[in-house]
Amino acid sequence: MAFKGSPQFKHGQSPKIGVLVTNLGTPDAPTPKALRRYLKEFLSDPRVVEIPKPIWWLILNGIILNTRPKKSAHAYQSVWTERGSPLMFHTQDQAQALAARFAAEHGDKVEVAFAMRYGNPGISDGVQQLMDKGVDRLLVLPLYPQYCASTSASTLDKLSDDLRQRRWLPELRFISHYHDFGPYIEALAQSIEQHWQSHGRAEKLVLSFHGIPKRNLLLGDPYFCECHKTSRLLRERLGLGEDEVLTTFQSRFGKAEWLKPYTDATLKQLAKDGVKSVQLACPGFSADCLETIEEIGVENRGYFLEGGGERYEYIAALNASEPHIDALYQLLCTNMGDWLAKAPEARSIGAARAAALGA
Ligand SMILES: C=CC1=C(C)c2cc3[nH]c(cc4nc(cc5[nH]c(cc1n2)c(C)c5CCC(=O)O)C(CCC(=O)O)=C4C)c(C)c3C=C
Ligand SMILES: [Fe+2]
Ligand SMILES: [Fe+2]
Repeated sequence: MAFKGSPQFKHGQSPKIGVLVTNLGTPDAPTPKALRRYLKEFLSDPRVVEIPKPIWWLILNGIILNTRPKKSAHAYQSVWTERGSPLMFHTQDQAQALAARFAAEHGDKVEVAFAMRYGNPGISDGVQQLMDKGVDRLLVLPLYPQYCASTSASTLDKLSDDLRQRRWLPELRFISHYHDFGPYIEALAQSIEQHWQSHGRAEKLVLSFHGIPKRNLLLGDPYFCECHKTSRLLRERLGLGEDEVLTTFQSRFGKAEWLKPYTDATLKQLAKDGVKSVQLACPGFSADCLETIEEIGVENRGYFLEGGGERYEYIAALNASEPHIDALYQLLCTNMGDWLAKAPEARSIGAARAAALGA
């Protein structure tokens, strides 16, 4: 097999750091055809659906890919914008803002690119873009604050698929999670406080995270615990009592039991219990997307208001807000560590020898 080379490499070039910011990915268009392609890639990933391959192949190709693309296309149409899918343009904006921050503080030492685990631009496109700019140190930041095998590990799988085809590998660092990183908690807290300043408080703050099958937790995935730690740190920072904050799980897929309590069932129950006002935030989503805008912003609002609730507010994801970019910048710098430090001055052998001889 022929490995991909780095023909643009020039001897003597100074070390360059590449930052690859990634997210899940989104369909190219809100159409059944584009959804079919996207869902096929996404749901064929063994990190996402852990059912024996032949059985899952039959269910996926026989049922899901014949029904879900049409239904999901309809949902995506309701959130699609002039700039395309929200997940895409928020990720673009985040990468652009980070690039501007690194350029301002470190000149041309750091290059930033973004990529998606599924769909376009793919992880390989992002890596290639950085390698073409002479990057020899690569720091990968999947924008999932809480580690989960089906998201974080899957990103590393895809990155490895690319790297195993290359001749000259960059030095590599990978940020597996940042669920308890101070500046991230601070950015979340500030976005909630900002919301309170203009809308006042509600009886309950519901922190809704994307769910995963309960079986994954029992098999040792730390995701559930990391979601709860984020919630606790955020609640403490906001000075709220345990009874004022609920941690729930949304976006159930399939028939198996997922992490509980479910967001939709919780909101129905709160309304039934006479709670009149709730505020929702989704700390596990670094960018607004179908799952926040439609599922939390529209679908769950309906459950709460139809059940007798009166005030329902969704607090937007951190997206490319200044505190979020600052948090991500600090996270990246912390993980670059010695890469960012100034390398010792290179001296010619002659000068070094003269110095050693005391000349
Ligand atoms: C934030 C972390 C996420 C985890 C954990 C996660 C697990 C997970 N997801 C599915 C199935 C689907 N997820 C879908 C959309 C979607 N999921 C995440 C994030 C996580 N998923 C995001 C950001 C999005 C939105 C993407 C966008 O384009 O806006 C979808 C597609 C939409 C639909 O058809 O409903 C599916 C399917 C599983 C099975 C899973 C864990 C095992
Ligand atoms: Fe998902
Ligand atoms: Fe959903």
